[in-house]
Amino acid sequence: MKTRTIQEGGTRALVPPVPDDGQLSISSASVFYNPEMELNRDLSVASIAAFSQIMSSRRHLEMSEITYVDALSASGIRGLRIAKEVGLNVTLNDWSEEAYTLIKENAAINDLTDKVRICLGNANALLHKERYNIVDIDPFGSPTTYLDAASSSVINMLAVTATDTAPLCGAHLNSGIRKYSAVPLNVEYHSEMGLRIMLGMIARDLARHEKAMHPMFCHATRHYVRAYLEVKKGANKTDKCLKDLGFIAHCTKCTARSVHYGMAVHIPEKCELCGEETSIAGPLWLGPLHNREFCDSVLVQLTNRELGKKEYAVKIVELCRNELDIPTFYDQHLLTKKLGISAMPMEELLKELTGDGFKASRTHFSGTSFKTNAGLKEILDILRRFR
Ligand SMILES: C[S@@+](CC[C@H](N)C(=O)[O-])C[C@H]1O[C@@H](n2cnc3c(N)ncnc32)[C@H](O)[C@@H]1O
Repeated sequence: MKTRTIQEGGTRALVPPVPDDGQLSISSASVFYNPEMELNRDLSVASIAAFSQIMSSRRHLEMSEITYVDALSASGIRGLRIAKEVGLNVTLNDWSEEAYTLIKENAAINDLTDKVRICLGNANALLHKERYNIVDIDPFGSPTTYLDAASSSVINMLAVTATDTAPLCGAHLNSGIRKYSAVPLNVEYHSEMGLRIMLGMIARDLARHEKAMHPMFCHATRHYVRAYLEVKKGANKTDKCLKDLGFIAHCTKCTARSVHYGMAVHIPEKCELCGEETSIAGPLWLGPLHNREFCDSVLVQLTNRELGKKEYAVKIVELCRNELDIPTFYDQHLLTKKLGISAMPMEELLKELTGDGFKASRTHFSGTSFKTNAGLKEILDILRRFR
C-alpha cells in the first residue's frame, strides 16, 4: 500500500496518501485516516491521560497497569498515541487485514512493538470476550452497533464518537429513530440534541449491564459528537443514572421548551407560553455533560503537551468547563431576528441575565448562543430592553 508519514503529538504514523483526484475520498482509502480528527485525538490523549492519572492516584496503579482498547483502530493512530503519549497498556483492533498490517508497521516505527497488543477481528467479539478499564469506540458514522459489547467490556471509562450527525440531530428523522431508538428534533440546538440523543442511547445500553454513566467531558465539534463517560457498576447506581433520561417538549412556533425527567412522565402537548402544539424529543440524556474538576485536569494535560490542535482544544474544554448544566440553549441571533432588533454583545446579555437573578453562560455548541435558566419570556424582555 502507498503511504505517507504523518506526525500527531509525539507519535508518527504511516497513512494512505491524501486523496488528490477528487474521486478517492478519505473513506474509500484502503485504510482510514482523517487528518481533520487530529483535534478529536488531541482531546482524547488529554482526556484519557487526565482520567488515567486520577485512577492511578486513587488506586495506586502504574499507568501501564491501566488497560485501554481502541476497538476500531484503522491506521492505529489513536491507540498508538495513547500507548506512547499516555503510557497505558493498549490493545488495538481492526477487522481489516490491511489495517492490521499497517498498525503493526506503525507500532514498529514508534518502538511500541513489544508494548501494544494488535488484534485482527470483529470489535464486538473482542469486547464481549474481554474487559478493559477504558474502551474507545471511534467508528464510521454511528457507534450504536458496538454499544452493547462496549458496555459489557468497560470497567471505568467509555469514550465514544458518533459522526452521523444528520440522524442524531433530526435532519434524517427516520434514520435517527432506527439507529438511536429515540426521536430527535431538528431545532436551533440540534448539535446539543444530537449529543444528548447519543448519550441517552449509551445510558440505556450500559443499564442492561447494570452500569451507570457519569459524563466527564462531552462535546459536539464540526461533524461529530464525542463523549468521555466514567462508568460505575451496580443496580442502584444504574437506576439513579436512568432518572436523568427524559424528554424535551419544544414549541416550533415560539421556540419555548420544557424539560421532563423520567421515562414514565406526563409531557404537556401545548406550549405553556403561546398555546401551540409542542413537538417531543426523546428519550434523551438530560443530566450534566461535563464534570468541572475533570475539565480542569484535561486543561492541565493540554497545557503540558505539544499538540497540533492545542489552542482549539483548550478553547473547547474551557467553554465546556464554564457551560451551565442546563439542557438546551437559545440562539441570540434567531431570537433578535424574530423580534426585528439587532443582537447585543454576548457578554452584555449574560450580564443582564445574571443581573436579573438568572444563571447564564456561553456554550461550546455555538458562538451566538447562550444557556440560561430564564424562561423565553424573560429572555425576550431583556432583549427588547436593548433594542
Ligand atoms: C473510522 S475508522 C477508525 C478511525 C480511528 N479510530 C482513528 O482515530 O483514526 C473505523 C475502522 O473500524 C473498522 N471496523 C468497522 N467495523 C468493524 C468491526 N465490526 N470490527 C472491527 N473493525 C471494524 C474499519 O475497518 C475502520 O478501519
